Amino acid sequence: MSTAPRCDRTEAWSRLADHHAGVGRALDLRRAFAADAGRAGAFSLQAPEVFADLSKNLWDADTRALLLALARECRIEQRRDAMLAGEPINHTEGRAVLHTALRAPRGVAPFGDEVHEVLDCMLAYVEQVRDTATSGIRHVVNIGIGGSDLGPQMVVPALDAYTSPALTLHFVSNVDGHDIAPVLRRLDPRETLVIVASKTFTTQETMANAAVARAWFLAGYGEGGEAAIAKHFAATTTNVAAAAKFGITTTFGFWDWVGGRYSLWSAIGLPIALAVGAENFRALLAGAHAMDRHFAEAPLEANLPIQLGLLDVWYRNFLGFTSRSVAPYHQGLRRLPAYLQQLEMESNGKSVDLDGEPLPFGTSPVVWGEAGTNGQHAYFQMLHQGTDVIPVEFVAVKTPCYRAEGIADLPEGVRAGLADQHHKLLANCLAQSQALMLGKSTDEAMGESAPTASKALDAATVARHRTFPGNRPSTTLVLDQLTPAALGALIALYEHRVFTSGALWRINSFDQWGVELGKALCNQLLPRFATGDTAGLDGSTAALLDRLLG
Ligand SMILES: O=P(O)(O)OC[C@H]1O[C@H](O)[C@H](O)[C@@H](O)[C@@H]1O
Repeated sequence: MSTAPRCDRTEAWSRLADHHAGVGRALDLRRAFAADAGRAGAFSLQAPEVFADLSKNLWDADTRALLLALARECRIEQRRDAMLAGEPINHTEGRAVLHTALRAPRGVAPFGDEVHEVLDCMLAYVEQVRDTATSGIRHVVNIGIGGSDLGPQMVVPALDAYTSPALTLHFVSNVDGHDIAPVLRRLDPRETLVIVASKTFTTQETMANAAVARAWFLAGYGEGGEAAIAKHFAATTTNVAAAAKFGITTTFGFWDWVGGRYSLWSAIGLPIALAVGAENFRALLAGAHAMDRHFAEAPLEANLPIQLGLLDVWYRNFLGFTSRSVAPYHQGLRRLPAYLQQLEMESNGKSVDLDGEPLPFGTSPVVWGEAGTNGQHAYFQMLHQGTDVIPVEFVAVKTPCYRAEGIADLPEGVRAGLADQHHKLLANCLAQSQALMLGKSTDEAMGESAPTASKALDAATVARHRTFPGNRPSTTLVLDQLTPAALGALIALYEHRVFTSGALWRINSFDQWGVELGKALCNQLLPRFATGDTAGLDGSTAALLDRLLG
């Protein structure tokens, strides 16, 4: 276990506290930009595939220097290197954390051969299935939850431009039958491949859905159904024996050193590879690997994941911000916030350090969001005028990319309309970060006409309602195009950023004991749904059980 100090036990932490008490908490972005024409450049970083404008954040050169000193005192580089070398840094489960090995070129990473054997085998299978004229498969249903669902469910729509029109992907995760029933209802078992994705192959939701899918398949397929399971079901799991017991013979394995929320690069990525093909899946891995190299090799001053992680610590522990909103201005990234919720909140939602000592400071922020511009018409009101300051992370993509067969045939007028929409999208993205920062003073509001305001109110009152405090921080990440490589790099950037804040907090970012208690209590409650027995339950649970069964 690492002997690196916890962030709050360092000299840099005390210096950051002093800095915060002085200029650090009083930084005004409008004045900072006015005073320094080079601020945008000085606080921008280029990492592989991802450019980051960090200049609209509430920090200055001193803040950044102190945060870098904090990272060094917490031995961030040694801790990163320990992870990359395969040391068992997930000490509560005695496991290495090696998702980076899944995207390293052959021969480079620990376990490289084994990884590439499975990858080659999986991608050969992918190409067979994608030859739909021969395979007869038109639909793929991925059954999985958490890390066995969120990655593929986020990546497949993001890479829509690269997907095959011949295969339609469906995702089923919830134990609620309202998830799987509407999916299966529309499908023909003879044209369907069901993937049962589960690291453990014991997860209640996934096993229940897999059983329903199997029953649906056998009922719909008719004669020869049992034998056809070999062709129409595949499993992705570390528990190959359990998959075999379920009756699945086509299995792609992975290893206990791949955390569920870090697993889309492993066999769990099978639905992604089926959607976009082997070459694009390899490009996704290569993009992530390029970000891994950046994380491993760039000096801290130029290291984007490390700087984002440091900003997260600054915001959470010094400025007291409890949440961060993610606004991807690309509809294909609409599931990114949900994906990041598991990545960050399951990793860093911890309240004891590596030694099991309670932490005296906050850890994971709430991560939430929605694709722009949709979020603007819902919760952005609160971001602009609410009482809490919530840093926003914008993701913008310079060049749009639509699935070729749909767009090339469209009339010129429609294509021109789409190009115009893209500028509108990007203008909205920039305008929101401007508005958060610039705000609008009451005097400015007084000077403007407000034709829709009630005539019953005096001008000063109306102006106070139309005042924006401004000085609200944001980061803007820019990709040139949402290619498989760019998306791989973006996801890896987030993984390493979460590692960085977790390492400074000296927590184990790679276990998730917090999900266990609810699972255990569910298993205790389940039999009571058959018997109606409420004996020994707390009053609320007993009354609710009665109501649900009555
Ligand atoms: O892949 P599985 O073993 O089915 O696990 C699915 C998910 O369930 C668990 O409860 C964990 O909280 C997640 O980290 C995991 O991704």
